[in-house]
Amino acid sequence: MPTFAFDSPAAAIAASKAALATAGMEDVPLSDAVGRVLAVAPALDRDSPACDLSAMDGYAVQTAELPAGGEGIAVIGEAAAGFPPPPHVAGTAVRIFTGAPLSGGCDRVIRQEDVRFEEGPGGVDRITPLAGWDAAKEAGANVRRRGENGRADDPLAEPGVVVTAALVAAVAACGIDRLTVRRRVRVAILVTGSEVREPGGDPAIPRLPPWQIRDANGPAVAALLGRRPYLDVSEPIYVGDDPAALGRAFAGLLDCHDAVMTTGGVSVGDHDAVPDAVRALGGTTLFHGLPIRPGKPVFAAAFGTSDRGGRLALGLPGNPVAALCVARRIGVELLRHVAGCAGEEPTLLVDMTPTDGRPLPLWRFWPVLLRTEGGTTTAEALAGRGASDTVALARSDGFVEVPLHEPMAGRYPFRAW
Ligand SMILES: Nc1nc2c(c(=O)[nH]1)N[C@H]1C(S)=C(S)[C@@H](COP(=O)(O)OP(=O)(O)OC[C@H]3O[C@@H](n4cnc5c(N)ncnc54)[C@H](O)[C@@H]3O)O[C@H]1N2
Ligand code: MOO
Repeated sequence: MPTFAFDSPAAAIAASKAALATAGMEDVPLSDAVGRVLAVAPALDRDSPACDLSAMDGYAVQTAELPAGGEGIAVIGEAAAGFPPPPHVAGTAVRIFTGAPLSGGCDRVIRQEDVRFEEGPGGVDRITPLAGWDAAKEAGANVRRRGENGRADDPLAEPGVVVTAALVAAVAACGIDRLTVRRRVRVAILVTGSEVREPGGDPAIPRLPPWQIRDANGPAVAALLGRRPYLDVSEPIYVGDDPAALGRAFAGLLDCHDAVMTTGGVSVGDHDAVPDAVRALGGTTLFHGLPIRPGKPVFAAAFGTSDRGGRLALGLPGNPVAALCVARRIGVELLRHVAGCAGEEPTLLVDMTPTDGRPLPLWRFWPVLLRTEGGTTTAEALAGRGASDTVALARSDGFVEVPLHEPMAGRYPFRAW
């Protein structure tokens, strides 16, 4: 039974974060901010709303002045959205529209469908609340009170959140057109393996010999990371299995990236040169091997320290299912940390259908297909031939994480690709 430096993916992630530096800050226009990590909390520029506003089309009144016996109320003046309100005359109503400011002294709005309206004699219109209209309702009905959403200088979000369209709505409403976010984390992908051909193919090799394969990992990892706007992912680089070429390429990438992800070359074979190459360049091993399947040979190291530019080397295993699962489970979480994110990417708990897998002393990443029927979502466990089966992988939406020794069916966290 091999021993591992950490007994779970979560423990390995938590310990490794401490070695990594957080990206610096930059200001970006609001239009470029979605998906980036907030570095400085934007705040309300004034009370929200800035004055009492009507939430309905109707008539603004003062509760204490309402006639007791259901008599009519004279309508004096009109309040429209975007304009200052007319002065309130005691005992009368003001015609008002949704979003318009309440006249001083008015404290509630009667909806127009709750009154009978009469064009008044002498040009003064009157409204009479309809039977059933609840005159006893507390003051404030149908009014958005000044500051009820928040007060001037209240923060709108905490640093470390990923900017969403919802946050854009709130900051745009404050007249903010730029946000201070974390600089995008620069990630390089280095693909090893002399059997691996880069996409597009070499025109000098018209047909791929059967002992060579096309690269699945570089494009897959780039696609996985590339859809996260807080990351800036470079095109994969190919180095074969030559340790000297690997070392040179790695050193070049490390110079201009916050993280280098390699694929292949991390297990115990004679050509598995990644850990030695990384250590020779000064990387400090964080872990080599974790109790996970697929992905057991995963390797991680740090260059520098958290307060001195600590950069990440993550050696993903060569088998494509392993590479993608480890990139998602461990790579994304470590890169989120470098990007300044406050926590893990949210996961959902889903019910996974039974598999033919036995409980093992390993954490299992099991590719699944989500199905929603009758309002219930189930994760269908995909039967595959293991860590190299890209055909089964192709049908999956993501994977569930089954803790070690647990049965291979049940409710587990799901992570999308
Ligand atoms: N004696 C042992 N052998 C292996 C062990 C072990 O513990 N003892 N672990 C196995 C496990 S688990 C995995 S996963 C693999 C990982 O090994 P490497 O990271 O060193 O990967 P490679 O040997 O380079 O490749 C493994 C496999 O994946 C194919 N591959 C590699 N790169 C790509 C790519 N870019 N696109 C598509 N496929 C790729 C490669 O051809 C191999 O078939 O090691 C086991 N061995
Ligand atoms: O655990 Mo290795 O990751 O597939 O086959």
